[in-house]
Amino acid sequence: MFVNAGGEGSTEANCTMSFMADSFFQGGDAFQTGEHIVESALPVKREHLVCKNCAAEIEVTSAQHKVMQMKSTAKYEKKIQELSAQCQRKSDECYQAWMSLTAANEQLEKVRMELDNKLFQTYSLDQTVDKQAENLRNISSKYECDKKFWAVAINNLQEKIKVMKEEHSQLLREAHECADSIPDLNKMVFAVQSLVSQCEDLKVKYNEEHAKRRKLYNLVQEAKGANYSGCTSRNIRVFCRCRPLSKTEVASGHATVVDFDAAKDGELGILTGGSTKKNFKFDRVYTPKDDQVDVFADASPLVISVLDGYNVCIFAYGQTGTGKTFTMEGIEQNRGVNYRTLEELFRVSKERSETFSYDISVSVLEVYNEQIRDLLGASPTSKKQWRLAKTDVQGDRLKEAQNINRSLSALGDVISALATKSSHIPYRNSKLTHLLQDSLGGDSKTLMFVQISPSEHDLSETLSSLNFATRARGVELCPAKKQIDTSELQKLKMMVKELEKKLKEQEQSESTTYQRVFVITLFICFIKIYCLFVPYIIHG
Ligand SMILES: Nc1ncnc2c1ncn2[C@@H]1O[C@H](COP(=O)(O)OP(=O)(O)OP(=O)(O)O)[C@@H](O)[C@H]1O
Repeated sequence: MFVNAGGEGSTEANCTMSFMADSFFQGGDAFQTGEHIVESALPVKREHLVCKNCAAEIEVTSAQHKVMQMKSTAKYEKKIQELSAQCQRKSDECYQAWMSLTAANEQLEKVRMELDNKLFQTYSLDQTVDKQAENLRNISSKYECDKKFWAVAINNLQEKIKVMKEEHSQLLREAHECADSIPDLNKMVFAVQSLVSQCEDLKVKYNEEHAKRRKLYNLVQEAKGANYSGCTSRNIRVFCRCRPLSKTEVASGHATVVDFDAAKDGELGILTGGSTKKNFKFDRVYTPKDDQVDVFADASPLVISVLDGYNVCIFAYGQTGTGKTFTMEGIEQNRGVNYRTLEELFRVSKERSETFSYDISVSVLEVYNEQIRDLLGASPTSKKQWRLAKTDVQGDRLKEAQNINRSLSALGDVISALATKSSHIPYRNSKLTHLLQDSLGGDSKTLMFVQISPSEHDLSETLSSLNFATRARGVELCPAKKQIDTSELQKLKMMVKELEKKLKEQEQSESTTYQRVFVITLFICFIKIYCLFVPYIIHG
């Protein structure tokens, strides 16, 4: 259906056309005119518009159409401008809102941080408050305790004051009574004075008696030492000590060849095969059950001899592994002769300190490869060098063995010469015998420990050691002599003279004490001799 837009004589009353520019659109767009909604029928060549409601075709002129288009364009441009302005405003508002939001956020963050700080402070304060509350509780409980304690103390003091007051009044009463009995008191004073003088007399007598006893005791001790070896014609004492079978030897089933039946009498039997037994006699024979205390009990009189001024030498001799070190040094829990000797020396010298003054010095020497080494005097560096030197020669065992043999051979020669009372004793043939000259020679006391193994596997070495020891035991020397320092003796004589002079000068003096000073320089030398059996020592 065609409608003449805006024209007269429209065919449909309800599709009246009025040109309302607002309602028209160019090609393709829908627009409304009165009751008609028209669509352009583009491509429109004949300028027709279509109503959308009734689909009526409305014909417009191109001028009208242009005007309509321009109006429409202007209207939309205006609207676009308005919308753009509106959009700009909204953007500005948005920006403003965003800015204030950011500021608000910053503010919020600050507030949060402050809040955190406050919370932390509150927490710290809570803790401090808790601690202080705890302290306060402690203080108050301590205070309560103290309060109770002091209350009790005050009560006690009050009780004491009460008792003391009673005692005071009692004493006052007694004082009055005493004042009444002064004559009796005087008598008592005289009696007491006479008792005191009696007591003084007794004290003097007691001191004299005590001094006598001490002197006698010293004489007994001295006699003990002298009996031990000094007054006999034989100076080398020999103690034989046998070690126990080691665990390895027991495990390997080694039999023991030593018979200790007569050990108490100083006798020892060695089973040399079958029923044959060779007997040896020594000054002491120790079984493997005898301990360090037993051994030292027998050796200790020698220590007293040292303090009495004798030269003394104790040495251990035996096959390797037979207990020389064990006897002389011992182990930490069970000390040997060396340590016990020093202990005894200091004990006895302390015991005699009122009578004698001793000056004790100790030397420990080692003889190795014909060189003498002072083990106490050596500096750590030189000790180290010495050890290194010893390990250096480890490859040269032959030299070591030769030197040991030389020492033993020389010792054997010296003992032989002493035994045959030869006019020349070859002490200077080795460092060992040279060193022991004073100890083996004439006026000294010598103790030799011969150490043996009980094992059948060591039989030949055991026999060699025992033969050597028997030979040493047979050596006769002249009686031991005291070594008194003559310069000290002179000093003592001078002191006695001076004292005598003073005594004469002080005629009224009733008693004088003087101290005897007896200085002995003690030389102890413990030497360990390794036994590398040299036939001509034993049999030569
Ligand atoms: N009487 C004893 N009782 C218990 N154990 C002993 C006894 N004698 C020696 N022994 C033990 O036998 C081992 C060897 O002893 P020791 O080292 O004293 O021998 P040694 O003769 O000094 O040896 P070496 O000549 O090789 O130095 C050690 O383990 C020691 O503890």
